[in-house]
Amino acid sequence: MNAYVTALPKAELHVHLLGAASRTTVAALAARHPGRGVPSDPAALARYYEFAGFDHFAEVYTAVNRLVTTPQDVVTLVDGLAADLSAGNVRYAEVTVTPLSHLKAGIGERELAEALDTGRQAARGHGVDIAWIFDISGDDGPAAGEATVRWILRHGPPDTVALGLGGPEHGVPRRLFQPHFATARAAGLRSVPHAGETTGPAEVWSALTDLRADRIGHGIGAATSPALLDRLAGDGVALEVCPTSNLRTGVVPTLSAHPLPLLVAAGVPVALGSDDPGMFGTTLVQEYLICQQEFALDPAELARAAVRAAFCPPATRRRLLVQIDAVARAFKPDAHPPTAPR
Ligand SMILES: O=c1[nH]cnc2c1ncn2[C@@H]1O[C@H](CO)[C@@H](O)[C@H]1O
Repeated sequence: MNAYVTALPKAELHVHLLGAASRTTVAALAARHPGRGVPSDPAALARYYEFAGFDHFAEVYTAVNRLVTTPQDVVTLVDGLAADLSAGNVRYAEVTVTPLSHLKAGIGERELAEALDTGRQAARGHGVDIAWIFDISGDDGPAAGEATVRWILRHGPPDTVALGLGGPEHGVPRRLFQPHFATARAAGLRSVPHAGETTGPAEVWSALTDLRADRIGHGIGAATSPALLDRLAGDGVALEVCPTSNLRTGVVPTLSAHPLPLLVAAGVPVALGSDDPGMFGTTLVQEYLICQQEFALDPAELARAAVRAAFCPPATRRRLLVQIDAVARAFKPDAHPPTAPR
């Protein structure tokens, strides 16, 4: 099954550039900035990445972000992510970057855009097409929304596809960012806020109605509302679901309690994502394997669903779907023995 899942050409639609940094990369950055609280030893880093909950995760994320201080660091992150994606045969990725966090850490506005574009070209060398989602860190408030959109409009590299909204949801209602998403949409960008990761249906509704979401980051809080599930399924709004992330930040108690099978059964389009693979110790391949083992979800169907939800050019979508079909046929998964009952 591992060989089959790896061989499937995949689209990754929910991955944060910083959270994807490998432990080796983060350990090297930490060694360059001693005294910032991030361990420079990979084993200690693994312990540092044990999260007590979402807020603790956000604190660690911010501390690691402060280590990224030069344009070259940004290029290193993109190149490293592309190498990791390529190893799992991810051929198209929409990568989330939080521009204001990098500007705060001392990188210039134009330098950031140039570094991302340099990294994107290096990714082509790994056979990975990257598109960008720039997100607002919600806890920085509406001023951050305005500054993020301003940076995108002035400096956003080509292949910017969407505006995102990340960070904590409690105390940060999605509707606060209505004007910023409206401006981004008017400029031709899609809307992909996080909502319903740590909260329930209300924020997912708000993402749909106030922010006109085209897809939703996580969105698992929708699972308790049949009316909302109907709406998502009816309008074809995909949820970017990241099971290991949800487990590691404690928003689900166990994988078997994850609402993913319920979402799929309700007809909601789902794109599997790895979220912060370096921090959560996962990969997109691993997420596919978990879904196959825990929920008996067909890997080829999952791969197709992510490609359908991607903001890629139609030719890329067609090519990936044809390649997925070819791999699914070659591996004849039906010939595999059925998964043992648990
Ligand atoms: O799973 C996640 N949920 C919400 N935010 C996240 C996640 N992973 C990374 N970030 C990042 O955390 C930053 C500050 O809190 C945000 O900018 C967001 O990009």
